[in-house]
Amino acid sequence: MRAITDEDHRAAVLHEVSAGYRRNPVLHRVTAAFPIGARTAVVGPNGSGKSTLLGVLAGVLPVTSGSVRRRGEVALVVQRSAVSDALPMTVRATVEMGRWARTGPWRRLSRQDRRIVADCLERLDVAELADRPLGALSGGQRQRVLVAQGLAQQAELLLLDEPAAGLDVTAQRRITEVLDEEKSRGTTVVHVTHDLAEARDADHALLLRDGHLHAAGPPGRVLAPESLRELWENSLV
Ligand SMILES: Nc1ncnc2c1ncn2[C@@H]1O[C@H](COP(=O)(O)OP(=O)(O)OP(=O)(O)O)[C@@H](O)[C@H]1O
Repeated sequence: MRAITDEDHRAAVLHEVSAGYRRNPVLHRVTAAFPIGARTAVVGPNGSGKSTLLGVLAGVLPVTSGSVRRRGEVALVVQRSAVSDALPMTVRATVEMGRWARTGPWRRLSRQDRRIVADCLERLDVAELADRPLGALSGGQRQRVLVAQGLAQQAELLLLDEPAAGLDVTAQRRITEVLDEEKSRGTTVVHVTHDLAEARDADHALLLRDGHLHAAGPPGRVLAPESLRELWENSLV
């Protein structure tokens, strides 16, 4: 029998990671672990490096030093502002793209792929919009389509950059429910959020400040009022 080690409880680990953009170092020696089958909220002021951390975790942004270890497939749901309005695709086609990693080079969808896509459209309450062009949707509707595309990938590690930003209260609640449903299926969920109530409801929290990891652990402790007051004293939220 294989010994159970601490590593078995982690879906991903960043070790002393520094990363950024040309002439713009953002993350500084960040060490963090992401518990498997749990929801981790990444919180911090604007510009503190949350999206950069997600990019590193997804493997789309290289590190300048340190290491990233991940197990399994990863799906990244970017902010809707990162997606062009001009994409000539329907909502259904956008979510179908989420299956491409599984369908092979010809991208022919099986009946099961179609069922998964239909299920993801339903879960995000965008099934009725399926034949509309993505560019013709409201910002909040488009945001939900991007989350549906992320779910359709059925990855072990689901990363989302402010998935509930700009959504109405009902849609926000739905996103949180969907993330917890994914978690109960064993998916490791990591999401960036500015909503402290949503973050406090997570299993684990990371607090970033100026590209450094300010705190990590149970949300009740990491997001305690005194910790936040100290962090936001000199920052704009
Ligand atoms: N593509 C890029 N090229 C150069 N600099 C970038 C790029 N993307 C982000 N930055 C810079 O990196 C820093 C961290 O940005 P990042 O988007 O990771 O922060 P964030 O915590 O997600 O912010 P927000 O809460 O505003 O979304 C910022 O100073 C930003 O200007």
